[in-house]
Amino acid sequence: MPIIDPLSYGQNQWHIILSDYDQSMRSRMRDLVFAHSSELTDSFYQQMMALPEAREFLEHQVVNQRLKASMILWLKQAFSIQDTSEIAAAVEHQLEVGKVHARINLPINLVSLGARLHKRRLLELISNLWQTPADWLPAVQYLQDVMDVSLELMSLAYVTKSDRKSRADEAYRLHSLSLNLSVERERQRAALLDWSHELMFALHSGEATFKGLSRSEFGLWFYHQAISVFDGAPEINQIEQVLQHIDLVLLPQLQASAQSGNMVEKMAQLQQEVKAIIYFLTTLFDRYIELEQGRDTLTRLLDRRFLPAVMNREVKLSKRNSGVFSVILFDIDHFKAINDNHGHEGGDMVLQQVANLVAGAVRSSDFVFRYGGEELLLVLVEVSADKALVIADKIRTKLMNNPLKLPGNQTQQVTMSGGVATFDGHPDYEHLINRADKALYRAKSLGRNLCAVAE
Ligand SMILES: Nc1nc2c(ncn2[C@@H]2O[C@H](COP(=O)(O)OP(=O)(O)OP(=O)(O)O)[C@@H](O)[C@H]2O)c(=O)[nH]1
Repeated sequence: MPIIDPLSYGQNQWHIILSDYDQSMRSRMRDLVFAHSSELTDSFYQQMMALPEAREFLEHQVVNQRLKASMILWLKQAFSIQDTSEIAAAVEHQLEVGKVHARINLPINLVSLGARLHKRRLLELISNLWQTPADWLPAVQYLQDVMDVSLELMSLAYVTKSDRKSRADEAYRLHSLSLNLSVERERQRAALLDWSHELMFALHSGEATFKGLSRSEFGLWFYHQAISVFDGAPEINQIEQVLQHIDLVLLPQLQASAQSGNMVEKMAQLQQEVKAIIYFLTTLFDRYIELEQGRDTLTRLLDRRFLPAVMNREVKLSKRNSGVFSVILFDIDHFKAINDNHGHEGGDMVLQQVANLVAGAVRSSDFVFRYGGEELLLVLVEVSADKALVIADKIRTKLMNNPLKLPGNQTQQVTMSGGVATFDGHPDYEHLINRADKALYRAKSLGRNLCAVAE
């Protein structure tokens, strides 16, 4: 972890630059950058888009639209600092850019490459503007210093942010181990057996298509949770191998043998493989002890600090598999009035019951976070926009139809509003949550007790 404070370090560096270079040269450089900032940005964008590694981060429409504007702003700001009073805001902006890069896991080499492309073009422009090397040397040194300090600050913010993020990732992994493992083990064993019974039924009744194991509740849990929770455990690979064998080899064979009416042998093999998964699963769970930590103490929901770990993984999985996932941001309606009428204790009771109801209404592969005081954030893996709205409305209606307990044996109908947003390819997960937040705001302003979808 860096031992320096990025903000004061950055300010010091900028003070040195201002005192080292002559004011009139600095203002000529500012004019030069202002005159060419669009051209510099266009050529940067074009060259970066030629790199597949960079395209992944740049091709989203919103990034495309905003990147150019923010790149122009960044360039102008870096070269327009003429007075010490302008330093603080500029440094904060550079640190902010570094944090965004870290949040979306932008490889640091791409940032350096971007700076190099700008430097190269600016050097050409400098040599055209100043006649002799003696004249343009200070401008070149100034260019070098401005770009280097900006890059340094962005990297400093990046390292600090990534360091926090990897600690949160690790904490999330540890936290996940603290789930009630014996309950989860039984739940997953049951999900696995349910899938195999459904399959047997489908085969016997001559159904033409059936769901593969990786698409079942067990499969979704395995790919979205178990792989990270039990990261590095040998049973994970063993389960995945059997799972893939079932889906890719055994199921097509079973389908073929169903047509010829001779499924006995393949059925027996399937039973054996399901048993093998259960065996690996049991061994896996039994190796981990239950640690009660990492949950929000009031609601027992996931703590918000694990959000970056979960969201970044879902973004990565969706991008890799051209898949999709959705988030729902729920906010209890008129919660302040509940606190006012029934005391904080009453408010807490309501929060706990709402959390239980919501957590019990989603699949084991989904995530439920306590996002704020009376806000819950649901991350629904592999759920598209239309389905997410149906789920959000189902949960909202369930709450509306189940009066909650309050102190003194009272009950009360409680409602909540929801904002639904579906992953649209943007690499920064906060973009998705912001969209859900805006939709929630709309649901509130339309009268509450309803769910709205992000635009
Ligand atoms: N009891 C309790 N109250 C909390 C907790 N966290 C936040 N709150 C309260 O939740 C209330 C939220 O109120 P507002 O943001 O005004 O919203 P609201 O009354 O729910 O109204 P709308 O959201 O507009 O429907 C505040 O009074 C907070 O003090 C908590 O953990 N327990």
